[in-house]
Amino acid sequence: MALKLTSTIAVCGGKLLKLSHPSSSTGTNMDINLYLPKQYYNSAESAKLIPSLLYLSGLTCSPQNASEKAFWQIQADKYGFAVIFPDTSPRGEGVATDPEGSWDFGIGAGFYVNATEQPYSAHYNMYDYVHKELPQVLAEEFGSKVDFFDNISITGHSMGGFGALSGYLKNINRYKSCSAFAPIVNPSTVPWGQKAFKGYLGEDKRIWAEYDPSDLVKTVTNVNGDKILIHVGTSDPFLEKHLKPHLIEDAAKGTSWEGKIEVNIEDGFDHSYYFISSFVPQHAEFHAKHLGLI
Ligand SMILES: N[C@@H](CCC(=O)N[C@@H](CS)C(=O)NCC(=O)O)C(=O)O
Repeated sequence: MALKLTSTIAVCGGKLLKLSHPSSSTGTNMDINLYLPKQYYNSAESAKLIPSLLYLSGLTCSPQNASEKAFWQIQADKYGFAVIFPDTSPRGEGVATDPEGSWDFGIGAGFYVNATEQPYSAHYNMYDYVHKELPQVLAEEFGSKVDFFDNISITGHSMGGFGALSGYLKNINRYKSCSAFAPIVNPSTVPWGQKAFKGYLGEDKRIWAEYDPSDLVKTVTNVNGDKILIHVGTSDPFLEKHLKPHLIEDAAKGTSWEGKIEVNIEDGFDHSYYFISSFVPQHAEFHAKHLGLI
């Protein structure tokens, strides 16, 4: 198999698998954590496929951060979905990173786009990786029991919240639901996003708009009346400069997304996994409904 299993860890009623594989999208080895809930181990081969949730992490993260600190596993067992935790960028020898060594660009900060600019275009194809290659690679090994294509939802944090919103809107018939924790909702207008988009995509703002959720809500139609669920904390140090969640609500005005983007501003919460783990149960319930589990 393309996937190498490096460890299996018992968590709650299921198992967290640490996997690695050579990626054709990034040209590097990519690590993945996959949580298989208790239903995976109890269900027969012929039973209904277990749905999945794709969790995209934020700046500086590897697959470990959310696996260890978001407490998705409890919710995954409660409802019966698998959780996929991919890496946030390519890594390893020959992978270019931020020229100034900053943590908001380059390694650990791939922004889930396909880079067009040198030297990043050689490896930074995280859009193709998470939305195309990853489900295929996982399905080759686990597809007889887990659904990675048709009954899948998407969520993420910060840069990964942007990745979730962008990936959902760009593939509007693909994901059953989308939510985000402290997302960068309008990367084209804030420093983290502008740095990443300029570095990975160049100066052409039309290409930026193809990834920017606050542009996509204007061009992608919400046919089913689906909602997007967002939580952000008032004590998030990145709220005013990089996240600005009202921008996507403003952008949605007069579109099919107006009133469909639920932004919950939570008093006192910060940007950390203390915040994320506090709202994971609400997001899990939201996705479980859309995945047909409740
Ligand atoms: N000081 C933070 C700044 C970056 C940051 O807050 N990253 C968020 C995502 S934007 C994160 O999830 N960090 C890892 C963690 O909290 O485990 C760090 O280096 O981790």
